Amino acid sequence: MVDKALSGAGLRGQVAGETSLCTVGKSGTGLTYCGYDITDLAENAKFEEVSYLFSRGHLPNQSELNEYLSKLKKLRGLPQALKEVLERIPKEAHPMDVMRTGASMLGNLETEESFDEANDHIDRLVAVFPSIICYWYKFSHEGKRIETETDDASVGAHFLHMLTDKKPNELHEQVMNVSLILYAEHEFNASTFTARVCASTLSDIHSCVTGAIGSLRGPLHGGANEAAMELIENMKDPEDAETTLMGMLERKEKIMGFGHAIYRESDPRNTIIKKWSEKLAADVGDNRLYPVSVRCEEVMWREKKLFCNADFFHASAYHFMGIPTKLFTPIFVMSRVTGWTAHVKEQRANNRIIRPSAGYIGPESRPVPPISER
Ligand SMILES: CC(=O)SCCNC(=O)CCNC(=O)[C@H](O)C(C)(C)COP(=O)(O)OP(=O)(O)OC[C@H]1O[C@@H](n2cnc3c(N)ncnc32)[C@H](O)[C@@H]1OP(=O)(O)O
Ligand SMILES: O=C([O-])CC(=O)C(=O)O
Repeated sequence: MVDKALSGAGLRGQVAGETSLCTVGKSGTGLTYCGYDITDLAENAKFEEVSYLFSRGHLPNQSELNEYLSKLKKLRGLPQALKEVLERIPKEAHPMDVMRTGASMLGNLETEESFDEANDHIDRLVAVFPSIICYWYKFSHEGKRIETETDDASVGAHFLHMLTDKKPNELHEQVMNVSLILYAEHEFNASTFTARVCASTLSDIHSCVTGAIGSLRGPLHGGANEAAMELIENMKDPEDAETTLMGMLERKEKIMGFGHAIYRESDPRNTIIKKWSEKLAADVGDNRLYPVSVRCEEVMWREKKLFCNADFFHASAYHFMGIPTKLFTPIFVMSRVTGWTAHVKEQRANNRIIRPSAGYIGPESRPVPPISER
């Protein structure tokens, strides 16, 4: 029998390395990036400033930011070979698979030859992910080959512009900015840990990001925002939400968008995105999804002391902006690529290959029986 305290299901509570990028659930400050509180950043920064912080190690001054923004703008174009690959991916494909293939194909076309080039590849990935998903989406769903080299000022506006064929309004651009900041980094979560394990073999940055996308795709991690949308969209009103959730809890089903591996009482990102979801609800005149979501939050706390994580109110917020549900998790990638790649660099800077041990629970040693006797 393996010692439970040592093996720790899901490695919960075990320190698996060090980071100077982020604290999660530290008392007093729910979530910080390089010492800056998430609430402060969401109110006072642009996503690109956060992205710069993670790649360069400090918040940019105005001229550094201007230079960075114009660099990102120039990196939005897709190589012809990548467009051809994206055009061959069917409409029915999972958009996270499109992101994974996009990152991997880019690794073939623009390979990281030396770790000194890391920041150039990181900037490219930050700039190009919205182009990858929108190019595929518009081609596969509407038969259009879109221009991805827009002159929008931000990553969020670039994405919404390509998706909706028009420049986003100020509210939508603001919500995208906040959302991208909230999702940017979260310490040793599953996808980031995947990226770090890959980085620890001294692999290239596209492999680290491609692996991380695969880990983020699952419904227990990034995929929860889509699952939350699928849940609330079928709820007619708050009473229906109450009945549905009570039934699900009775049947011991998981409610996506609730609970967390580290936070115990609340996820600081929820308060922020919930406020924006409320604003968007007022903006579109919604009187169903937002009240339904609020009732879900009340029921889960009352019944199980489970709280909304970052994903739950993101579902209604994205929906109110007209974003198709299947594109929710790819937005997470557009943001989290900044955290993943910062961790890759941090791992490389002080590396030892990540290789834990397993407690063996299989059969005792035994001879291989002849095939005729099996
Ligand atoms: C941005 C993000 O990635 S945030 C996470 C997004 N994922 C989700 O929203 C998926 C739904 N939530 C979950 O599956 C879990 O809460 C996780 C994966 C986030 C964390 O998992 P764990 O650390 O194992 O959860 P934890 O140890 O706190 O679970 C305690 C108990 O609450 C239950 N529980 C936890 N979350 C939920 C939920 N969303 N719905 C119902 N029950 C839940 C667990 O089944 C467990 O019950 P048990 O002791 O009877 O087995
Ligand atoms: O930290 C985690 O386990 C999951 C999470 O909230 C994130 O990655 O944003």
